[in-house]
Amino acid sequence: MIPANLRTNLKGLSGEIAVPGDKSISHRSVMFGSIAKGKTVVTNFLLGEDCLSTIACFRKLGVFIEQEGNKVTIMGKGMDGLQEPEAILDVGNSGTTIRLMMGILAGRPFHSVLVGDESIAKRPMTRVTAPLSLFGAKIYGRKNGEFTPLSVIGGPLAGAAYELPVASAQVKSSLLFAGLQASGETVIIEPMKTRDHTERMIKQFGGEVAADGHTIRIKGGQTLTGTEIHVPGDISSAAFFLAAGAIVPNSEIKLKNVGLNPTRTGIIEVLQQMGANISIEPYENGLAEPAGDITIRTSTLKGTVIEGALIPRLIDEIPIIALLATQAEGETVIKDAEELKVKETNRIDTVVKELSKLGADITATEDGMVIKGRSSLSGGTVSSHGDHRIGMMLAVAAAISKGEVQLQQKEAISVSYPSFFEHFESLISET
Ligand SMILES: O=C(O)C1=C[C@@H](OP(=O)(O)O)[C@@H](O)[C@H](O)C1
Ligand SMILES: C=C(OP(=O)(O)O)C(=O)O
Repeated sequence: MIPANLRTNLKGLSGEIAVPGDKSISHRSVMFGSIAKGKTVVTNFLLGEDCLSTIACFRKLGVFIEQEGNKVTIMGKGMDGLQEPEAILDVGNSGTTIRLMMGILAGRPFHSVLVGDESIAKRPMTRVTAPLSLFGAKIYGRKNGEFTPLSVIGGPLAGAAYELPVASAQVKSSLLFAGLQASGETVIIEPMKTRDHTERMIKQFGGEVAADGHTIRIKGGQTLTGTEIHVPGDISSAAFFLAAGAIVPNSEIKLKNVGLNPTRTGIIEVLQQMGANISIEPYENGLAEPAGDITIRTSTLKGTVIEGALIPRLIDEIPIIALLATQAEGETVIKDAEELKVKETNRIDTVVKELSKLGADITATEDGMVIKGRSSLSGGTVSSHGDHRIGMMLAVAAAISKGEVQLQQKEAISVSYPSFFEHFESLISET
């Protein structure tokens, strides 16, 4: 269900939601299930368009994948079981799919071609193609390998040591997939700790990987074995309702089964720093990925500074943090976030442009933004620019706006959260 107009000027949000499965973990479950030997069963898989693109790509590589609702069963035949695709691999809007898949395809003895949508065509790929070339891969693309369409001619790889110039879990993960098939050892050094779902999943599939601070080591020639994966709820999706609960008056929202991997919980720390009324009940289920319930209530917020090592731990939450900052007393400064410029859109520009239309006091900087609060938001016509996270942030902004808000390109939201509007409606108390 996609509403014609967004809900505005809400008087309260209350209730419980189980946000859908984590996007990063869902992608990886299909990838590891496809290169492992035997059956993998994934539950609470995210049926967002990005993860469905990953399933479609691995089916084209000859992997049998059955999907029944949120349950996905993958019949892996090992890395050698992947077959040369007869058609182009289309990753849609998904940067994670294309970058991680390149690490797998780089070591396979066949040719594959990768394309995506208009947004993917603008996103940088040299960050992955350059280190993979050091391992011996042959990858060709537009503008010297920087952009899609990309053509991968896989073959034997040799492990190498590589220091990542940017903090990127996608680049790290791509190199881990290459390292699994390379001869010898691969050593990856990251400038800052990024999400570690790939490392955790290698272990779940019976493989070995060692992390020491910012250095990750993996040996080639490992055989992985199919397993069962239960995907926790996506904290990046929960973030929109955490913000809504904090800024809509008279609200109390409980978010159930949210992933609490410490490499992803920057948003919780920022809410705490801003003075939000938030409580967390972690589960003690011993699963590879920690999870728990989070309750948020309407809060009086104050401005803060977000920078440095915190940035990779909340990179996808910055659009919604910018909205939170418009409702906080004083100034919020977001720095060291240049990476936002190469997401689905340039998220510094799109956040500043769209929130300004609603009356926010927000200015772009070279590496982030400065927001002055509190602003009373008004109505207007805004656009997601085809970026799911911008679309959801604007739907939450509308909830506290006084006038009517029209959102263009709302359909982008189904990239990561197809049931977003249903969940939103279920929280609205009409009194
Ligand atoms: O590895 C992943 O699953 C992701 C890593 C991040 O990208 P970068 O690695 O480009 O920072 C993040 O923005 C993206 O939504 C998902
Ligand atoms: C940046 C994102 O995803 P991807 O890089 O996979 O397109 C995101 O989901 O915010």
